[in-house]
Amino acid sequence: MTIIHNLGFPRIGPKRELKYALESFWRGETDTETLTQQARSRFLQNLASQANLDYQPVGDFSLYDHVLDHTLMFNNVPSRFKADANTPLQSYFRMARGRAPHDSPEMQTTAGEMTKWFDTNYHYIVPEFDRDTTFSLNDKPLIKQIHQAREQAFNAKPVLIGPVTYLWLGKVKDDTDPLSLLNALLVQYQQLLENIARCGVEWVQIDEPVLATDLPATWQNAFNVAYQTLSQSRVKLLLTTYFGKLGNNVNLATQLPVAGLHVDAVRGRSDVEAVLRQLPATKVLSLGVIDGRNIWKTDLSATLDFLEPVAAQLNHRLWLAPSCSLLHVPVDLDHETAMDPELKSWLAFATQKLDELGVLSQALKHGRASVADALNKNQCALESRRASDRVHNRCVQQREASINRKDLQRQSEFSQRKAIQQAALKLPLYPTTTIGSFPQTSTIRDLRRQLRQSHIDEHDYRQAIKACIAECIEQQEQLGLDVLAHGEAERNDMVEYFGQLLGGFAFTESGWVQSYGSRCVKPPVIFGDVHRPKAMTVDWTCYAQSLTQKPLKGMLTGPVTMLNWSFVRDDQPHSTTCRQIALAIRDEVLALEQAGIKLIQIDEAALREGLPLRQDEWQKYLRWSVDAFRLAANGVSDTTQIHTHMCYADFNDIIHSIARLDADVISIETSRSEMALLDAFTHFDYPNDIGPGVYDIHSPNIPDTHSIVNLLQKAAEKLPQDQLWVNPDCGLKTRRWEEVIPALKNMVAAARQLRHRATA
Ligand SMILES: Nc1nc2c(c(=O)[nH]1)N[C@@H](CNc1ccc(C(=O)N[C@@H](CCC(=O)N[C@@H](CCC(=O)N[C@@H](CCC(=O)O)C(=O)O)C(=O)O)C(=O)O)cc1)CN2
Ligand code: MET
Ligand SMILES: [Zn+2]
Repeated sequence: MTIIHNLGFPRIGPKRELKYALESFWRGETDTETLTQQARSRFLQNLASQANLDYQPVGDFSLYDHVLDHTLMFNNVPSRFKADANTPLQSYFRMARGRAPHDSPEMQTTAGEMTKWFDTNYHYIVPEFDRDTTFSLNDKPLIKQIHQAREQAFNAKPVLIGPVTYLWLGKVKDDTDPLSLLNALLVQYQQLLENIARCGVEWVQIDEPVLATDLPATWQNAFNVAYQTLSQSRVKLLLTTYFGKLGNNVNLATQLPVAGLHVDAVRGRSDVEAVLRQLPATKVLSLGVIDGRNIWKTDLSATLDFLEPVAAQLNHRLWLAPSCSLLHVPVDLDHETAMDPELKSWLAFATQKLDELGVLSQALKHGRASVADALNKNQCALESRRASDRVHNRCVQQREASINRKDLQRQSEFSQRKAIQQAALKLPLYPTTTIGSFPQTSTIRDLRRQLRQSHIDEHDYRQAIKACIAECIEQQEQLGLDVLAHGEAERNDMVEYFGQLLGGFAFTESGWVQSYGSRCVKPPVIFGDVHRPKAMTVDWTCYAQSLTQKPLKGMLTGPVTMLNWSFVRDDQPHSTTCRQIALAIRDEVLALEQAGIKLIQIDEAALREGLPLRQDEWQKYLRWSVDAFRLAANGVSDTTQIHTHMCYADFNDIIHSIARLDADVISIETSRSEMALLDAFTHFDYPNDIGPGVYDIHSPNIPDTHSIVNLLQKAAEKLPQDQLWVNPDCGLKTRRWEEVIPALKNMVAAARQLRHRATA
């Protein structure tokens, strides 16, 4: 008997129900009661979608972020959030977003830092530790969910982030060693497990994805300490790892005193043999054989070829699951009514992946013949994908094969380019600019909805968007920004927009995946060789430039980001796909230059997060990804200024590669971390220009001039001022104009103060 289970389900809902519930609450339109009720209903429906499993995960659902939930569960609330009389929900949203509904404008707090969850496009709120950190237990919300699930006859398997991973993910605010907090934290986990046991629960999934990373010896040892302690608990622990192979942690992971181990058998397939060899005969092994990070159908027959001998060896000790939480894929393919049926037949979203698990377990229990139909259909779909001529494009393949080193090289080195560009652009010291997008107003989204529903035609749509662009230019002129952007009004998303215009990409109608909080993206699907049938941004950009004397940046998404934020084909190396995208972007860059655009920004927001979790794979990745950027960017002449932008990146590890991008200007996120991220650039003597973000755009708070001046002064202590640009952390699309105008006003005023001081 093979148990099937799931590690986590997309929480936002197939129609983003949770998003709408949250945003109404934040706007003050609904009360706590309503939000709580809406959340419960979503939670129970998510469980119902997993009814075919032997165990359903509980604790993966969250109003904002499951890491933040743990921070509250252990009462690890930073002191700046403790000042006011709070309801729990108010502190929760203050920690997440810097403010809660009905907070007065003076009640601004710096939200918790947000960063990427391993190598995914999901963001978590970073736990904070310092020498005053203490923990206590506040597990009522989780216990309540367990009861709710069990009352509805679900077989609840609570999901916890393990203590070692929780400490690893946090940020220490002073010189405290996070591992010095382990014992105190373990006391709370012990009590938590006891409280869970009292609910009648048998298994607890305890996630320790850091086991898929390079762990220093002290942290490996922390695992021994932690699980010796937790093994005294009455519940069975399923130690769960994902996002990669265990590698040198196989021994550690198999020997810890727990009842079961889950491994990622997609990315970590090569480990499974060693795991099988080393796993004590008492333990359950859960194999994550369905890819939780991509949307292709599983090859069920090949998976059974792999599983049948394992099942013979392990019998009832074999469990099956997706490789990781399904948080990272859309909910249900059945909502795709407009998608080409052939392409659709190749795909599986969360719901379909759980069905695949059902087929596998059935085949292991009762033989392949018992699911012959399903296996047959699966083989036909895979065969149609392999043979499809929409996947392969000879021209693209030939062009990709003939790329040479010179294509990656700018004409002159940076110092020469800088002089040439400065002579042409005549920008002041501390030039001000933005990262590109301006508020995506309901007017803009309404226009796209009307176009989609054929209430307006393409021509009317374009006219209306042009009016938005004109307004955006007018605003920037009034604010006195030095380098303008067209504002990206015509884009639903920086990746999806290009995905819709490029060949080899498909897009979905409702394939939403949570990015952070209530914000979602619809990652496009790269299924075939990538090409660019026609110019994608030239008309919009030239129109915007025609409205102003100020220089305007063309705005493109880079090849690595297009790749990392899409669902990618698994039938050729990522590097090949990335080069194909780079060639398409290169053509767009050259078309913009040809059309007279003097500055072109190529965003590579996802370059850092795509870094493999294992250091021995970094160099290879960095080589092809940086080369792809260079291929996209470096066909231009010296006079064209190439900008790039990255958010949430720790640059220390990869500063050499950032330099190798050789972008004339890079803008980065730094405001929540108080410019600490600049240290990498200082230590390395990074030569090119840098715009450290001075306005945290993920918070509705408006930074005042004084605080921006402070940040800029800090930056100027770390870097020569003639290298510095002044800009927000990231694009402004999620903000409202009422927030953006005063914030940018303050930003421009701050830049002017520094300029004034520099010349005084
Ligand atoms: N792909 C990607 N990854 C990224 C980022 C990014 O920008 N893109 N940025 C970082 C994360 N930041 C993010 C910031 C904002 C949003 C965001 O605003 N998402 C929007 C959706 C954007 C979108 O597709 N908008 C559509 C509208 C989709 C929509 O809501 N349609 C409604 C109707 C329109 C309406 O009235 O709102 C519907 O279909 O029901 C459009 O503009 O056309 C949202 O959650 O609401 C997402 C991620 C890192 N990862
Ligand atoms: N140009 C993009 C914007 O301003 C870059 C965003 S990076 C997530 O929205
Ligand atoms: Zn950004």
